[in-house]
Amino acid sequence: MSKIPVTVITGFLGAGKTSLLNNLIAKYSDKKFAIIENEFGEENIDSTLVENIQSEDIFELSNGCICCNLNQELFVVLQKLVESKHDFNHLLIETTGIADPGSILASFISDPIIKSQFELDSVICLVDAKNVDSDLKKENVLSKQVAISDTILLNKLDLVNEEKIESILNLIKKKNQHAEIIKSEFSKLGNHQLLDQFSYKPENIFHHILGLETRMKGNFSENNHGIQNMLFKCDEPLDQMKIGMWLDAFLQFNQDTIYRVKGILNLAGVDNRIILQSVHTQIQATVGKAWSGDEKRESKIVIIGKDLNQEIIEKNLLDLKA
Ligand SMILES: Nc1nc2c(ncn2[C@@H]2O[C@H](COP(=O)(O)OP(=O)(O)OP(=O)(O)O)[C@@H](O)[C@H]2O)c(=O)[nH]1
Repeated sequence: MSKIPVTVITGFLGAGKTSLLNNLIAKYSDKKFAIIENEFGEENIDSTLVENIQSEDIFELSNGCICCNLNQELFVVLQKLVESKHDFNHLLIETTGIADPGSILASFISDPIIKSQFELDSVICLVDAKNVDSDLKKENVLSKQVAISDTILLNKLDLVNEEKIESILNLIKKKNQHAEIIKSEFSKLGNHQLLDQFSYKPENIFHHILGLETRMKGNFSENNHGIQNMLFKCDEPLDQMKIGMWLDAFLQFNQDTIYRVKGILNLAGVDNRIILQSVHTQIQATVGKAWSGDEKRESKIVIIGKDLNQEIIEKNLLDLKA
C-alpha cells in the first residue's frame, strides 16, 4: 500500500494558515483530503471556517497545543484514520499558531507505526509580512516555525511596501537558507504547486528536533508558551455598533499583548452569522451562514494573547449586548 502524503501547515497566530487550507482544497479539487485542525482554545472556530469539505473529513484537536500536550491525541487520530479505512489520499495538518512543529514532525520521522502509513510531503510556514518583525522579537516559536519549514509563504503582501518585503526576505533567509519562499496575498498560490512535491528534507531539521527533545524533558509541556486564551459565549444578541467600537479601542490599547481574536457573532437584527477576525489591530468582519430557524443563536469569541485580564474582558463583553 502506498503511503499517504502529509502536508503540515505552520505559522504564527493569524498568518493565514486557514486561508491556505481553503485555497489548497479549492486548487486540488481532485484530491480526497483528511484534515487535522489543532486550535488553541476549547472552542474550535477554525473548523467552521474551512470550506468545501465534508465535516466528517475534519478531525479536531482542541484544548491544547499539538506540540505540547496533544501528541498522543494526534497519534490516536492518525490510527483512527487508518483503521477506519477513511477514504482519503492526502492529509493536511494545520497546527496552532503557537505550536513548534518539531514534535509533530518527530512523530512522523521516528514513530514506526506512523512512518509505515504516512510520508511527510512538506512543511509550509505562513509568514505575516505585516507583523513578522515585531512577533519575532516577542515569540521564539515563530523563529522555529520558519527554521523548520521547507516552504515559506510570505503572506499579506498587500499590507506592506517593497522595502519592508526586502527586509523580511533577508530576515527569513538568516533563519532558513534552504526553504523555497513564495510571495502571496490572502495565501493564494497562483501557479505554484505545493502538494506532492516531497520537498521536506529531514536532514535540514534534524538538529532542531534534537534540541526540542531536550527541552521537552523539562516542563515545556505545561506552559503553552506563556500565551493564554479565553472563550466568551453569549446567547443574547450583541450590538453591532458597540462591538465595533469596543474591539477597536481594546486592540489599540492592548496591541502588544492581544494577538488574535476570532468570533462567530449573533448580532441584533442580522439573520446571518458574522465572522469576526482580528490579527493584532487589523479587524475583518465577514458575513457567514444564515442562522436556521430552530438553531440556538449563540455568539462565541476567542481571545488569544498574553496577560489576559479575563474578568474585566468578560465584563466588557457582557456590556456589548443589544
Ligand atoms: N490583508 C490581508 N489579510 C489576510 C491575508 N491573509 C489572511 N488574511 C486575513 O487574516 C486573518 C487570519 O487569517 P487565517 O487564515 O485565519 O490565519 P490563521 O493563521 O489560520 O490564524 P490562526 O489559526 O488563528 O493562527 C483573516 O481575517 C484573513 O482574512 C492577506 O494576505 N492580506
